[in-house]
Amino acid sequence: MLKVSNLSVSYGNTRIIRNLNFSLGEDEILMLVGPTGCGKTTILQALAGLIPISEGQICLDNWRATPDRFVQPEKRNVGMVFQDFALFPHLSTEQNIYFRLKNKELAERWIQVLGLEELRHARPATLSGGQKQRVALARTLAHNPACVLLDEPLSNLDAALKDSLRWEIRNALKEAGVPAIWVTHDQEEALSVGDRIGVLNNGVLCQLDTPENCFSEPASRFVARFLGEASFLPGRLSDDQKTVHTTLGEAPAIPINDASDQVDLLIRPDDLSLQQDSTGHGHISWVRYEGGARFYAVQLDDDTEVKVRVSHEHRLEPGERVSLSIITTHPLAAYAKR
Ligand SMILES: Nc1ncnc2c1ncn2[C@@H]1O[C@H](COP(=O)(O)OP(=O)(O)OP(=O)(O)O)[C@@H](O)[C@H]1O
Repeated sequence: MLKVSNLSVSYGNTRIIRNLNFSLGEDEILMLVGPTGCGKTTILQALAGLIPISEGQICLDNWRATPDRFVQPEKRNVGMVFQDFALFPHLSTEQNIYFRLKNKELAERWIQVLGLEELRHARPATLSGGQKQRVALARTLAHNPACVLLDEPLSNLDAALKDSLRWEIRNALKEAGVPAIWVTHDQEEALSVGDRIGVLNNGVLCQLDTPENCFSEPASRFVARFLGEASFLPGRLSDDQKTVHTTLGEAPAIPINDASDQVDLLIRPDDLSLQQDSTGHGHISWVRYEGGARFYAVQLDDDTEVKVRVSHEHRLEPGERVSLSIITTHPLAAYAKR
């Protein structure tokens, strides 16, 4: 099991990671997300032993690293997968996977599982991006790592390939039965592939929870905005704290961090329905056509802006007046009004 306690990491006098705590189950996949520069790669590097830590400790199976007790990267049994694949260009698929490997049996298993048999003698230059990343993953897993760290493994691939490869990688990690930390900039990838999501901001873990909880009960407005489109609708929380009354109707609510009385309700674009209505709640500010859907920004008469996603068949123009209603039946997060 991987256990990180009170971990802090600094570059010179600048603290990059502050007081990080988490542990990962046997085959758990943690998706690490956060704005650029918030410290995601720094965490991976600290876990892999590529940079020293300034406080706290990291424990994995049979080693424990602290600021005073550095454990060399080669003693950690941590596998890394990078966005640029990091394959040796002069070696074939098989030679890349066999590199520095004592037991070739495990390599053969991953060559089969990841569908690399026919590419065994190909050089990286002749492989597609997706194939290269499968080779890199096979090479990592062939070493039987105790933990795998993936730093944006799909960011150099096109959208169609990303979608299938993310599932291949997830399945391979589950089959290997290792804990993994996967850094991504893709919200959809984080929500669909992870067992849990860690949302990092400025070196601090703001929320560590299941994808569902991070999305529907974000610990803060920052997390709400980071994991998808978020509008905040003013309302009043009932005395029993279970319902919020708004200009668009009432909705079941979950108060976040002791919110009470005057609140802002988190509205996702699919929580609302929209209809043309000359006496409605506001007007359309802009619209984006998305193929299967249309995405509208609606300016309410109290100046609040809410975003709504509806079927592409629902065609309205900027300036048209509309009414909105809350159609969700699940509770919506309510934050204390600022
Ligand atoms: N070797 C270094 N020396 C000094 N500062 C560094 C070094 N490497 C990274 N940093 C700083 O540490 C902070 C965190 O960087 P890091 O690469 O971990 O962020 P990240 O969340 O992975 O960003 P991105 O999403 O853009 O990849 C940044 O402010 C960066 O400038």
